[in-house]
Amino acid sequence: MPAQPTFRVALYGDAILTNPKWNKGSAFTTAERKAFDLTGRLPYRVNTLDEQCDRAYDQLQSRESPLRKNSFLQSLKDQNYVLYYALISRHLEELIPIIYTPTEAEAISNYSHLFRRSEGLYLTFPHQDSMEEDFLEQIKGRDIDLVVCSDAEQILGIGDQGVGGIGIASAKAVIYALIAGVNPSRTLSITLDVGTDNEELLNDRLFVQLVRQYLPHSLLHFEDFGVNNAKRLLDLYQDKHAVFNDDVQGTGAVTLATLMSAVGVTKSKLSDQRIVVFGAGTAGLGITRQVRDAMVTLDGLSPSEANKRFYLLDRCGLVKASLGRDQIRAGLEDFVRPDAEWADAQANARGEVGLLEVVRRVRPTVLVGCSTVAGAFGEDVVREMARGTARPIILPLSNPSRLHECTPQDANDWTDGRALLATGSPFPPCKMPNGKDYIIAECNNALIYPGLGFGAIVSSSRALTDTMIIAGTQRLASLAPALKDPDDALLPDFGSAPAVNFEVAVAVAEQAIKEGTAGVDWKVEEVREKVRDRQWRPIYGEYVYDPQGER
Ligand SMILES: NC(=O)C1=CN([C@@H]2O[C@H](COP(=O)(O)OP(=O)(O)OC[C@H]3O[C@@H](n4cnc5c(N)ncnc54)[C@H](O)[C@@H]3O)[C@@H](O)[C@H]2O)C=CC1
Ligand SMILES: CC(=O)C(=O)O
Ligand SMILES: [Mg+2]
Repeated sequence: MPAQPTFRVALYGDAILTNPKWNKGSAFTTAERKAFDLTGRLPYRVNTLDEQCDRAYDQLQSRESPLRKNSFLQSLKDQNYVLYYALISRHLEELIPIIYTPTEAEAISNYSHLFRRSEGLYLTFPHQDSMEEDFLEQIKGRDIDLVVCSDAEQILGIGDQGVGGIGIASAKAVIYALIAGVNPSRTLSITLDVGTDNEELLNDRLFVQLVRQYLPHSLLHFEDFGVNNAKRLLDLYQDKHAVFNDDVQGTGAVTLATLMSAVGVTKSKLSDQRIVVFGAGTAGLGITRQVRDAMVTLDGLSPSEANKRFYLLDRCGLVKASLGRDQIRAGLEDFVRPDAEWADAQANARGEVGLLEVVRRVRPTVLVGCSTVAGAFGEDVVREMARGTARPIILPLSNPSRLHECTPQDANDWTDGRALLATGSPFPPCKMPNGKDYIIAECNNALIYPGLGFGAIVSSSRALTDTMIIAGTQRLASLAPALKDPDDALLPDFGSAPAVNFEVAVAVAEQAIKEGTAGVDWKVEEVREKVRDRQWRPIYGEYVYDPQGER
């Protein structure tokens, strides 16, 4: 049982009851009620946090649709942080799909209808002159460890959602607190709506300068930026600040861990795989590069040999040399297939080499979907793949659930139960031909980014390097249930995400210390305890009234 912290708090009366960071509702103790002018403002009986969680859970269950549950939880967050996080922590597997994918996508698309109360920081183009002032106002008097920022250009698979982008920044921040123990009051969520083209470039840079100047030790997490901005910002700042692009690096890491687990089951090597990636955008490129780099660093392939293991498809079909320059976006160059290889390929009606033809000729062992094209892995594609390999590894990763390239049950049926599967959003287990259940791993970056980020934060690392990410990824892969039982899931479930991400954070911090990016001088054997000590937990502290205290 972690010790109860003591806080000196300057707010009292309605001001403390309406402040979600400090409010305890009916759990204020009798002594606190006297000290904070609350005796007449609350029902007499003092509740424990457990009692409050039980009551809130009952109230939640009376909301039938996932979206209504999402709204209820959002209101709870607006009222009482500790209760909100404590409740979700007690029902992680059930409630993560409510506050994150798939339900959060629906909440974001309905942002203006559901809007009740603002949260985080809105940096908007019409107010670009006051950007610095608005930023400083939000961080005044606060220690910030983590900035989660979205420009909302490509939210999950649902496209540009404008101001609703605050929803994904906040949801990602919540997951950091729930799964890794990042203190939510030391986190800032931002939505950037900064105009178009050149203005966008200029304002993005201005924004990053503000973070670097005023929060030099924070981790800056980019979420759901469009493909060009995602890469540009990462390339620009990777050596200058601890920046992290979740869709590129987080997705790359969790997919690499999934593949490490899957090749453990098939008793092959990563570098033996032929990998088809359908949807060569932010996530597709992030995955491809991460897995390619692992083939080089872990399996000893040369980079050019490793590049040849990949076949990328986008809107224009297979990415091959004869496509126009405008169709081969920056970053794909390493993976362009030579035309000669496809000279006698069957083009589809649009004159492109399509997925079925690629699968027929390449006989891939791995098929990854990050295209947002629901149903793109049809029966013909999956059966064709299953003809060419004994254990097809199929990862339909597009979110939310309705955009998946195929359902796990279909993939399972069409491969007679031979497929190794993981999906981007949660899915129920498949029924195998032998009647047993096959648990579908959720290959979502939320299974790893909290630990990666927290590892960088606790070690005060000035960067989140590729080697730190690899260390975290290997730790996650080592915890895969399929390593013990090949019929089990390829990744741990979200119920064990906090324990898993603790391990990831430890691995990342250890690596930061080893490679000299850390700002702490801990011995390696101290890291676990230090990480544990820094974890925030949703428990009530004891409050002492102090007019000079915190607000
Ligand atoms: N499971 C996970 O952890 C993650 C899943 N995703 C999901 O992956 C999907 C893509 O996300 P991003 O990469 O951020 O978006 P993006 O827009 O950068 O990439 C999507 C790509 O798919 C391509 N595409 C669209 N229609 C296509 C078609 N008919 N055939 C082939 N390619 C086509 C687009 O041209 C684009 O390059 C989303 O649904 C997102 O939710 C993204 C990040 C993490
Ligand atoms: C999971 C995630 O980051 C996405 O779907 O964009
Ligand atoms: Mg994302």
